[in-house]
Amino acid sequence: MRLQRDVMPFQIASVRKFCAAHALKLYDGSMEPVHGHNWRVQVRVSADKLDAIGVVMDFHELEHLIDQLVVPWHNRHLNECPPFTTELNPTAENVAFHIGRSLKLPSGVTLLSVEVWETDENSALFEL
Ligand SMILES: Nc1nc2c(c(=O)[nH]1)N=C([C@H](O)[C@H](O)COP(=O)(O)OP(=O)(O)OP(=O)(O)O)CN2
Ligand SMILES: [Zn+2]
Repeated sequence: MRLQRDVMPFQIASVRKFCAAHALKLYDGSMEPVHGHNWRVQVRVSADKLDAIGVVMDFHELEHLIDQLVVPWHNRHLNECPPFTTELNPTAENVAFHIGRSLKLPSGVTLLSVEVWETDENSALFEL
């Protein structure tokens, strides 16, 4: 008997990396010193069923969709790149949020989460 699940049975994830500087606006309105990170982004998506060839979506298509967002940030200063110029503070949380809200996934594929590492030790998770 199939268990009642509120999660889709199939998930895939892709990881993309980019290098970028940022500087957070702090609680007192000051800016932290500009510094760089080797950022790591993991996007996890799901589907209720596999497509005609047995995939949720092609890994390379998911990689391409992520790259459309992060490649323009590569070797740049995030504070000079939309949406971090005015709308969002360039925190790891907001990097994950912006990627999550911007991805245009194929029909039948649902975003589960975006996790962003700014260092090997620290990551932020945007999860739906
Ligand atoms: N929840 C979050 N906390 C912090 C973020 C963030 O995006 N989300 N970002 C920062 C700083 O931008 C920075 O990355 C951390 O600076 P620091 O504490 O100096 O750590 P670094 O790895 O850059 O340098 P160290 O070698 O560890 O000193 C802070 N918090
Ligand atoms: Zn930082």
